[in-house]
Amino acid sequence: MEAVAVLGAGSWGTALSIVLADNGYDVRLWTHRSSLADEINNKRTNEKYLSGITIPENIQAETDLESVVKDVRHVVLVVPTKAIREVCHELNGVLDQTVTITHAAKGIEPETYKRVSEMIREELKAELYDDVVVLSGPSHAEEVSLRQPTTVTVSSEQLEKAEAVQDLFINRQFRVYTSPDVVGVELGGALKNIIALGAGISDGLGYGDNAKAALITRGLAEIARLGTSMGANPLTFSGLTGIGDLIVTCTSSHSRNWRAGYKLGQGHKLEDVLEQMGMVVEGVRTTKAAYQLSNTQNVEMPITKGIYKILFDQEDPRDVVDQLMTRIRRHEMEDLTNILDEQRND
Ligand SMILES: NC(=O)C1=CN([C@@H]2O[C@H](COP(=O)(O)OP(=O)(O)OC[C@H]3O[C@@H](n4cnc5c(N)ncnc54)[C@H](OP(=O)(O)O)[C@@H]3O)[C@@H](O)[C@H]2O)C=CC1
Ligand SMILES: O=C(CO)COP(=O)(O)O
Repeated sequence: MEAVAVLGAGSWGTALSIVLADNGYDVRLWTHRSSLADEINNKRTNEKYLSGITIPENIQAETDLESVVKDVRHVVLVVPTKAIREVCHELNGVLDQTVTITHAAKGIEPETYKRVSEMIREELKAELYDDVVVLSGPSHAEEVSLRQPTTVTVSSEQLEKAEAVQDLFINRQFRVYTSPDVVGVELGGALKNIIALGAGISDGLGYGDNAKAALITRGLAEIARLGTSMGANPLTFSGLTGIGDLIVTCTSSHSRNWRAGYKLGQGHKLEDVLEQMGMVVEGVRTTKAAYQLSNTQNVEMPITKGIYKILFDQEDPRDVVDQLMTRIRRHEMEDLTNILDEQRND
């Protein structure tokens, strides 16, 4: 059977490898840790990142990137956003054929404000890839690896490349849709992590379902405002990669972003929370990026600004909630309709 390379053996890389293995592919799962490769190959487990799951025999973990990507048509990149550029650099040195890159990371880079596909296109030599596809949607690794029903969306510039990746992953438990809106799909996936931190903080403070619903809905409003101002289709934010992912991340204790927020709401320090987590909490860096971006794009993002102040200015979460609740009175949809009107008039 065809080999597929999956780079990154954390929670999501391992879960996506299981989907591919279930679909009959020979999965070469790259990790930079030889101890983890040994555990996966010998014990068929990945206890740190996906506890309690048996890893199928047609997943082979390896530490040698060159042999992992040799002769494959598809490379699936599932390292955290922070590691994307570094892994692309390494790929430049070992790939010698053209591949389709699929990435499943959810973040925006602070300072450059780049989405993950933009970072990949900047770093990888142009002759080494024919397209960059993003895979995103409401999909906790813990549930995917138990083969529980899950839906995601893949998006790329060329529809046929998204469809090829749809073919690769789709099965009875893992339903894959396509979308042409790369910007909207990537921004929805990245920005929901900020709101998930907020939902966790709200729960940690002891607030209830009304506050959670408010965060999800007003969070979506500011995600849609920023996304639309950057060229996304506003309808994308009412799909799987927008509201879908926002719901799953804000309401599930599987979410590392929600869990980190919960601890912050209970009064723990950010550095302690991140150290204890031992897994990536993408929303922290993305909050910084989105806060900076909202200033340069001149888009109001009050919740993101509030989370930024809690994370980086040590502001008390209760004071931030108070500031949000006592902002100047607004019309619910005015900002988004203004952006759409401006775009129509351009
Ligand atoms: N977990 C989930 O349910 C989902 C996650 N995602 C997204 O997928 C991406 C990856 O997340 P996830 O798998 O959960 O993260 P984890 O924290 O579970 O795992 C990250 C993995 O990447 C490895 N890694 C980190 N830096 C490098 C590097 N420079 N070179 C090679 N390997 C590296 C880590 O290795 P080490 O052990 O050495 O740290 C670890 O194996 C994130 O952007 C996340 O938002 C998307 C959907 C669902
Ligand atoms: O993106 C996810 C689910 O769709 C996973 O979210 P966390 O990174 O918060 O665990």
